[in-house]
Amino acid sequence: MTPAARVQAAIEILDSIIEAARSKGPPADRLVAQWFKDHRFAGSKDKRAIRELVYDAIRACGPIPSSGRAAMLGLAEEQDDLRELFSGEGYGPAAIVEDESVAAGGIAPEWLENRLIASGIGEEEAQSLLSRAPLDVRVNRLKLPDGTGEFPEAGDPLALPGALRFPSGTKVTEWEAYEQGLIEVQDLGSQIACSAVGAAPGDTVIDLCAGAGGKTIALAAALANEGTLVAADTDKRRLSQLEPRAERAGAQIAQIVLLDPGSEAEALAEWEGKADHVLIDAPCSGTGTWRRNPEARWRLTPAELGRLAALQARLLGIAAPLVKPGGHLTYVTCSLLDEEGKNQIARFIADNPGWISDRSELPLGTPHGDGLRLTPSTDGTDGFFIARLGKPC
Ligand SMILES: C[S@@+](CC[C@H](N)C(=O)[O-])C[C@H]1O[C@@H](n2cnc3c(N)ncnc32)[C@H](O)[C@@H]1O
Repeated sequence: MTPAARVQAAIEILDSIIEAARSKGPPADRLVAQWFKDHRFAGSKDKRAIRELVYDAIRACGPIPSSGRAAMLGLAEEQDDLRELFSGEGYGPAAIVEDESVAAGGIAPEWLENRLIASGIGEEEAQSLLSRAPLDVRVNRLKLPDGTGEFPEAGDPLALPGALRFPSGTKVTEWEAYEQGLIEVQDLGSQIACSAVGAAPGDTVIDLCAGAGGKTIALAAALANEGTLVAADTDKRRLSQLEPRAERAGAQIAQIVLLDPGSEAEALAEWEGKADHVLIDAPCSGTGTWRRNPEARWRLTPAELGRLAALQARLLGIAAPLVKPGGHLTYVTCSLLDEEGKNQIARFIADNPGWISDRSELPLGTPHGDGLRLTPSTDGTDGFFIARLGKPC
């Protein structure tokens, strides 16, 4: 494909991404993959270039653009050589006409930018949310107890023992070490969230929002497969991915519990007052993961944010009775919005006398309210809010 034809392809894909963002359709990565499937003539270099154009254009537009072409013209404002490809020749995009619609730049839609500012996220931190994420790996101590191993590439050691960083795009999932469960792909921020729980062998731990088990299997490693580990979630499809993943990682102790939305407490009644640790890896807006899903900025609405905040508060209410006196509740969101982090925990502490903030010693993060915040610019991780709360004895 010619460079101009690649631009036109990216514009078509962006059109479908914009439409999907408006109608709650499939995520961008699935739409990109679908386009490649439907256009087999695109070679591997074409695919790489088209994917890059698509994601660069998404990052360049704060609010949702009116069209893929407007998004690409927005990107072209930053890249002169891209403008020159709008020549109308061959399979390339039509020539630019006067007063054509060009998508606005910025970090996010205005309402969302304002919420970030209100949450104390400065310009540099906000910009870093749109940078490219590296690829982090956790060495699985269930299989490599000293946290080290020989891998096809060395990787850079990170602040947490057993955490390694590779350039984005490194195909670690094709390595034998991955097949054998010696390593897991997990952002350093997510690894730090698991470490914040402070689980030790023999403990009873409930992972209340286990999903596909990214944190569950890290917790199994922290427990050295000794103790009780409950992996609960309301999403059957996600939980179904946990079992094979746990098996590959040798995480033998995870007990999977499918919850019914609205009657979660009943399904977990046998653990009431018994857990040393409960982890709530709460469903959230994902503002801290825009490095990976930049089009998520276009999908979030104030109403959806309100729904998530209400669910998070409800999950705190479900989790608290499960914790034994003197035990801990760790609340995590991959969001930097205070309504999903700092404010939730301030309200919980105000409503539950005796509970205190009891932070673990962590290698990264900045205190924020009763918790800790991780950001791409300060910590080199996805954005997270992490709070660890101690229940009165
Ligand atoms: C951030 S994701 C969890 C990711 C997972 N812990 C991991 O590390 O891979 C949030 C999860 O909360 C689950 N969830 C939503 N509502 C829930 C509820 N009422 N009770 C338990 N889990 C819920 C979602 O299905 C989703 O899997």
